[in-house]
Amino acid sequence: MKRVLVLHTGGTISMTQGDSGGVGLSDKHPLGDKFLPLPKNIELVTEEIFNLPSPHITPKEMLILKERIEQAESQDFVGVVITHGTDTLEETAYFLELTLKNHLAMVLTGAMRSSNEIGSDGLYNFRQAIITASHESARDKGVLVVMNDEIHEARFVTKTHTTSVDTFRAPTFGPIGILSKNKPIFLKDVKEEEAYSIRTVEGTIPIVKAYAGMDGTLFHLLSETEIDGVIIEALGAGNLPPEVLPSLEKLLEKGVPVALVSRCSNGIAEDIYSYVGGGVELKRMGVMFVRGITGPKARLRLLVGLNAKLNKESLKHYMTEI
Ligand SMILES: NC(=O)C[C@H](N)C(=O)O
Repeated sequence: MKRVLVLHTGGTISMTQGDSGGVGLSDKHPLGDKFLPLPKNIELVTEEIFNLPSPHITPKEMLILKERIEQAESQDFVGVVITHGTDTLEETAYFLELTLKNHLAMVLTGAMRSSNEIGSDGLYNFRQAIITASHESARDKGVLVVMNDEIHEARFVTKTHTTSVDTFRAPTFGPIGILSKNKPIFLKDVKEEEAYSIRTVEGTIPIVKAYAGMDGTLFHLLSETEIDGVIIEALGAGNLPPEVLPSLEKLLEKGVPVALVSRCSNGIAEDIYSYVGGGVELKRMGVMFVRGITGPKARLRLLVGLNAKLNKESLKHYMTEI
């Protein structure tokens, strides 16, 4: 028997549409009553660890999930399926990727249409996630996201559409696999993450998005506030308007770790441009260039690095060598 642990956390996959059209959480999990066609050798053990819309999920819930999955390794499970709201699914997936060291197959899934909407994708995604988590080829691949018959690694997957069922993509690198009707087919290897098994998630790390005509106001406000780090979603390959520089400098002088990603949804941030505010100058000032992940994921990475108590050099290495 292959035992798979199912952890329901809420989100649209746990929701139903009411008579007035609004979609909301239900007390009883709507997938519980549905017929789920699965191979006979799979046994599910189900826990409703939370029942939250995913905008209510914080790193504290992510930490609780991580601790539950750590226990699962000694409980004779081959894999874990986590159902989750799609708004922050990629963040929970990445947090688990950064903090778990184990050999289980770990799969997150969700739905874009609630359980009683026409063409609901919840039951189907749930089944495909279970098929993946029970398959030996999914072990040692880190945390995976299975939606719409695609398999993505936690690092690069992101929600790209507000409502479409084809929303989870990895714009620069693509999916690492697909699902046939009955099994996962992996097409690429996954780079192993350095996992830090942190026990706390303390720290205030805001994300600041750059825009044409931006001035130093936001960085000035941040330099007057108690914060533990900042993530900048910079322009293009990794540049900022020149007016930002004096207040950014002040923040860096205070010793606040500042990391930068691109606000573009495709490509990686690099120090290419040598004009004022260009990447070359930002890197020289001490801004850490984070490659290929989104701002919210860079934020979680910095949070994990800080809670792992990495020193300045190790933190820089951790943030820039992805
Ligand atoms: N499709 C979804 O799950 C979206 C929902 N707002 C959530 O993240 O909880």
